[in-house]
Amino acid sequence: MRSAHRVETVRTAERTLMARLPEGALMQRAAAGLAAACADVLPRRVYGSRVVLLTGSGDNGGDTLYAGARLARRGAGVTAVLLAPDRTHPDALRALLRAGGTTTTAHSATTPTALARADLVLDGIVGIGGRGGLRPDAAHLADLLADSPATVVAVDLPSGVEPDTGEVRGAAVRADLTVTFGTHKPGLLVDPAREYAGSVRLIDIGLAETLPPTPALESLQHADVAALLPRPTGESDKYRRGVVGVAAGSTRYPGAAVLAVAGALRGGAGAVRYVGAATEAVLARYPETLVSNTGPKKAGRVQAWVAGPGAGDDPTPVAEALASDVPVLLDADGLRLADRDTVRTREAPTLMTPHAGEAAALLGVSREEVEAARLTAVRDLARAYDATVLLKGSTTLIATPDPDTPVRVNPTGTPWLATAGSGDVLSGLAGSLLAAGLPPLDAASTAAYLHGLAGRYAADGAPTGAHDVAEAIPAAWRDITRTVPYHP
Ligand SMILES: NC(=O)C1=CN([C@@H]2O[C@H](COP(=O)(O)OP(=O)(O)OC[C@H]3O[C@@H](n4cnc5c(N)ncnc54)[C@H](OP(=O)(O)O)[C@@H]3O)[C@@H](O)[C@H]2O)[C@@H](O)CC1
Ligand SMILES: Nc1ncnc2c1ncn2[C@@H]1O[C@H](COP(=O)(O)OP(=O)(O)O)[C@@H](O)[C@H]1O
Ligand SMILES: [K+]
Repeated sequence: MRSAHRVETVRTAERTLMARLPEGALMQRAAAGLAAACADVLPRRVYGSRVVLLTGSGDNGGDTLYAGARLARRGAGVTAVLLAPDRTHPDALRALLRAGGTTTTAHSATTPTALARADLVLDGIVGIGGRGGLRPDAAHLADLLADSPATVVAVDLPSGVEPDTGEVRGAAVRADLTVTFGTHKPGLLVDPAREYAGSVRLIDIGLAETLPPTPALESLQHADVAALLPRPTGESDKYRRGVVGVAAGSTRYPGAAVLAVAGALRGGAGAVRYVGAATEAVLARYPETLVSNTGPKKAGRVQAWVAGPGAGDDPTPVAEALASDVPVLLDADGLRLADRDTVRTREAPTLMTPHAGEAAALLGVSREEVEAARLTAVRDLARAYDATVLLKGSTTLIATPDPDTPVRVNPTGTPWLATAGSGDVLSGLAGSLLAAGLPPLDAASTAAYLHGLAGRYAADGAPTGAHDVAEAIPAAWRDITRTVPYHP
């Protein structure tokens, strides 16, 4: 499990840890890890390389200067561009100068050339102390840096991104690598900031000792998903494995039903029951589907419903699914047609899977607002509907209405998934995992993980269709569970 903590939490943990350590020890740990990461990404050896340090007046600048001093001692030519020369971390600056480094300022005539000729630039303008968009001097440096061919390493965070939310409100540094200390910050995992961070390396500075066990965000890894995926035992039969009902598709959109069933068949439920207007299309492709001409109410027992993909304007099937006492996944038209109070007052759980446009419509804001502040949007929606919400898109997030439960971030997504119908596959898959007995948060996050991996396998660097994604789910599943012993 990868986890991220908010700034306030990091500050508290940092204070407690600092009190146990000699002065300056934490910064030295951070700087040592940072310098080692820089040596790794330098295109050639450290000796003789040209390194520029963008240095703000806080401790983020301090880390950067100490790391620069370490690189200078190994023979790099190091220049620090000081944003506030009279307020720069004094000890760290002395260390750099003693190691042979030099300094200049943001508006010096030599700064653009230094950036253009650098092999490596460290962004130490601001870290977790940054608030709001970058100020003009700092934004000027970020602009100059955008034109430099140098490898850019962001220190703790790319300067200009909001650490706690992943919002980017103006100029920000775009890094190839972010070296972060102690724990991930939410912004490093959530778009749009995640895009600015490049790859992320976590340096252990001992902070785990004093951080609280529950993070703000968590990201499942292979082993976590493997432990959650349902697997049949000797006692299993098709009913015990769970039956998932799919109320989807219409005469206009029969394909949505086929794709939702395609996902559902590969999600661990023992049977898929389909109700809707696309019976023929579903049976033609998947003869194993149980079909019924009635609505969800009379369709027979299921352990979870998926309602809405391509379903059209008839509110009845959605209302009937919501009236049941089993978990319901609402997607696409189902999100639009569901009555909010009904969702809020249901006894059984509801899982909603909107993309940014659908989330915006439900929240009464613009799509751009949702995309700029995905974390806020997913939390707001979960609270408003008292439901678990999976917000799809460039970073897929899953939130429950409980503010103390970490929001899950899916790490496997790929933009190749942005293809018509792939959301239908996801809703079938997640519904199937609900029917197999996973709680909504786990069903949603394991489904997103499998779906992202399947998207990667299906695309493999070339465009792919949603049905290919569905067909790649078993390979993704096998890859995840391969390392976990299993003898059915
Ligand atoms: N936590 C840990 O365990 C450890 C933390 N460590 C390190 O400490 C860092 C935090 O240091 P920090 O608290 O000094 O804040 P920091 O990020 O340098 O920012 C403050 C500076 O930014 C400026 N500034 C603010 N907003 C701005 C803007 N929009 N645009 C431009 N400037 C802006 C602000 O200016 P001022 O308001 O003072 O004029 C001030 O100069 C952390 O990220 C990590 O690197 C490690 O050493 C070891 C362990
Ligand atoms: N830029 C992106 N990066 C990663 N995944 C994406 C991106 N854009 C879309 N996706 C994923 O593709 C799927 C599209 O679902 P959706 O928007 O419901 O499409 P449809 O309604 O056509 O099925 C979702 O799983 C979403 O997370
Ligand atoms: K930084």
